[in-house]
Amino acid sequence: MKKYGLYIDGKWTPSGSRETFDVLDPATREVVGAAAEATPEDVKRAVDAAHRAFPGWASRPAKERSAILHNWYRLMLDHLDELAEGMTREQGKPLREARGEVQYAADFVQWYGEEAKRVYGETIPASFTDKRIWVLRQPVGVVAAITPWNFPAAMITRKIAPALAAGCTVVIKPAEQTPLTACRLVELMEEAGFPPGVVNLVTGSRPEPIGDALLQDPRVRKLTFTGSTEVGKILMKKAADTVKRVSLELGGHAPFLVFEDADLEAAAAEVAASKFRNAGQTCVCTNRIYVHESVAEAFTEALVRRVEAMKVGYGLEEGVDIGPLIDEQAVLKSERHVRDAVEKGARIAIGGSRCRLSGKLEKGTFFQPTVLVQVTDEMLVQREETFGPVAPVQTFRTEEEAIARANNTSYGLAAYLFTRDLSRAVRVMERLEYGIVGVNDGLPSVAQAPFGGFKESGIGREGGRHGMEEFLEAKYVSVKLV
Ligand SMILES: NC(=O)c1ccc[n+]([C@@H]2O[C@H](COP(=O)([O-])OP(=O)(O)OC[C@H]3O[C@@H](n4cnc5c(N)ncnc54)[C@H](O)[C@@H]3O)[C@@H](O)[C@H]2O)c1
Ligand SMILES: O=C[C@H](O)CS(=O)(=O)O
Repeated sequence: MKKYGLYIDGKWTPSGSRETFDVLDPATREVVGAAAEATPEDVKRAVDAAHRAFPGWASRPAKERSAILHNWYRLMLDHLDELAEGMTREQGKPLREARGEVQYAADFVQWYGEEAKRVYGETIPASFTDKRIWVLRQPVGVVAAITPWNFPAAMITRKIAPALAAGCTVVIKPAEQTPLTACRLVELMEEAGFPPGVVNLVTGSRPEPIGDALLQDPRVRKLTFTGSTEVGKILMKKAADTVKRVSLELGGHAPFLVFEDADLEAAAAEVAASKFRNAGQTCVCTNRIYVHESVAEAFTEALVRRVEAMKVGYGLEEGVDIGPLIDEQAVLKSERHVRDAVEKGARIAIGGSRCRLSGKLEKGTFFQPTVLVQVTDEMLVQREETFGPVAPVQTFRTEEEAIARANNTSYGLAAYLFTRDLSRAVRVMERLEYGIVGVNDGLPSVAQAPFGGFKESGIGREGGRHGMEEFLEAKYVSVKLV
């Protein structure tokens, strides 16, 4: 069982309080490791280190920053199996998904290792012959990165790879449920050659005092947060006190529209992939399924067949499709959504209850993959992010109705539509109020594309060219020839 300290100024150190907290396997509730309980004073030490290291890292040749990022990329791939197993033990996702996440996380490091060398400035024609206009692109400074538990590796690299590539220094605060993956990633960063103070890691089971210490420090010039919309709003308000730049990747409530001309088997496959990835615990999971009334029965049968074939169990076991939810609160939320729906008239086509497994898994927080039919908009599952393996199916009659109902939410992260009619695909994807739209594709997320939401799903983009912009300032230089 691994016990980690904090990583500050290039050294692993215990917290000032010497306190630690245990990390539990959600499938067995066994202790799989421990991490340090950072104090506000520890956070200040981390910001001190990042602030001290910033000038040197920012002025380091981009080619050198790129090479160190590439070292980290290679080390992540060399340790892919170990990172994936550790992730399954602390987060619960099936090993196959964990391996996929480590690769996805490494893809961001590779992409931004390349982008580090492409931070271009510009010259602009001046209005006077004795003047010149230059625009420099400079790193924003010390970055605080606060990340969620559902993708313990990718949500870290998707933030700090572009930050480091741009020349920023970082202080990472991972989720209390999954600090061990973050610690292991930082060990590999140390091995990759990141200088002391460039990367700092503070962990804790009580996030608010750590967050407050980061947000109140004027030397932290950027907050990049991934998590719930509720917490994102809190942090955005606190960041305003020192006018920090913010990137917010928040909650989602994705609609999936299945039109009458869709390939129903293919649509069912993409809905299942989108809905049940990480046991429904992703921000871009399908949360609402709207099927044209003429094909609803056939589609639902195809979806139920796929769910019937899913195996619930321990993520390290071969062939498991659905691992545990992160904790008891998550199971209670799925139970609440199913109970509310049934009380308001929905029917359970398959699943609907928590799974009680035996042996070492008897304490695990498992929930059956579930399909609900006869769903209506009044149900909680149609308005709240379930973050669990519950798939509610509704019908629609017209394209207009489908678009209006899909957009009827304060969220705007991901949306999906299935049709073989190109004109319809263009009409609908242009009118969906979402930052990410999958057309016949339930799994759009890749490192080279901009990921982010409209409305209360967030601010800013992560991934691709856009992801670098979040960590760069444009400096306008006016030169008068004298
Ligand atoms: N848009 C995206 O890219 C994306 C990706 C993953 C998860 N999410 C969203 O995140 C949520 C699930 O993740 P979660 O449960 O970890 O979210 P959460 O908001 O509870 O926690 C996210 C992070 O914020 C920290 N935190 C919580 N309260 C804080 C406070 N008061 N001050 C400082 N830090 C605080 C947590 O410790 C954690 O590190 C879902 O809503 C999901 O949609 C969004
Ligand atoms: O849950 C949030 C992640 O951003 C999902 S994805 O792996 O990027 O699609």
